[in-house]
Amino acid sequence: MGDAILRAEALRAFYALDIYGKTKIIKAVHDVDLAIRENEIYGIAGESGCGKSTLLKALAAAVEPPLRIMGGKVCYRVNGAEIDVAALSQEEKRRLRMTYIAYVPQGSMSVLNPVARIRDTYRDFIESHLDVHQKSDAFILARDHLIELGLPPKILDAYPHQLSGGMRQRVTIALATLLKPRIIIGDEPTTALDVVVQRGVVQLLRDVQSRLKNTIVLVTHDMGVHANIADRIGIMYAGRIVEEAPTERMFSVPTHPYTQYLISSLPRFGDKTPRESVPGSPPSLANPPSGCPFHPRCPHAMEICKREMPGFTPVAPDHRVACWLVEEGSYGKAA
Ligand SMILES: Nc1ncnc2c1ncn2[C@@H]1O[C@H](COP(=O)(O)OP(=O)(O)OP(=O)(O)O)[C@@H](O)[C@H]1O
Repeated sequence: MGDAILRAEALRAFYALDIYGKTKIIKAVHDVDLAIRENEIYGIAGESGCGKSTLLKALAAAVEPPLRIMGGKVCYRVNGAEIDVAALSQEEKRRLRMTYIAYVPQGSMSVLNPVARIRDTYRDFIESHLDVHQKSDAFILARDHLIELGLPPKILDAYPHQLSGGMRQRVTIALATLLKPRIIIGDEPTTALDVVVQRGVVQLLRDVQSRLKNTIVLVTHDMGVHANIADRIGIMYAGRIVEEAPTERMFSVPTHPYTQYLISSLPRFGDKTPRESVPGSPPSLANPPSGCPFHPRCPHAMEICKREMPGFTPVAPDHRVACWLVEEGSYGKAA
């Protein structure tokens, strides 16, 4: 594990919507501090609508209206120097995309043109990013990359509809990693795939990471996928990271009451007792609760939780939690 290659500092990314002349602000990412390291797989987890995809867009410098960066910054470490993404021109961002940072958004399988063979999609991609205009050169590059990732090169001759959902997703990941980016940002790459197929996609991501020795930031609401792949996990609630820890520790000592619900709601082999899910419903990010946004659903909420957002408290090496129970020394009593 090395230095931070991707950093967010007090990052705020809000949607500004114009509804009948009135501006509605959705606080999708709120005061997020992250330091993602070289050569790690960092998982971001949390329930639907908590801001995971928005955080990825901000980290990938793929912010478009109505989304706006309202505060803080995102920095990349490129060739040993840290650069502030906000200082980059559109052209500089375009150049970094795919060669330095690859963003695989949700539903990215749709990048595969349904009426073109996979080889043509690969060729278009290669031609628009590299100085390779010989059809055969592009083909060799694509074929070698697929072989390197253990995928059958004959899929280059297929149309997307001839491939299974899992293979389409793998082809998409292979395409995004063709130029060997230092950072891959993936949004729910295993969602909508059945469990067996998911395993293949997770394995491919692992292989990519160990071959390229790069960094993967992965969003999925599936804690099982995080358990299988992530080195560290950040738990997101209502636009904020509320807990961060190495994966094993997150599963063995979940400390934020929200994380405890997330972990205890997972099925356990041989245990048929009903699993406890998070009570209540997620807050509206247009009008988030005061103080700690989890307080209305938290069985341990205290007065201070309603008034003030807690800062992060380190509870072990690499493990930090934003919860008043921990801050006030009641750590462990929430379990
Ligand atoms: N283009 C958009 N315009 C307006 N609001 C949006 C837009 N995209 C997302 N939002 C809102 O921002 C908040 C965070 O959404 P986001 O998609 O980042 O969450 P998520 O955790 O990725 O959810 P999911 O797992 O369902 O994809 C939600 O309240 C959502 O309704």
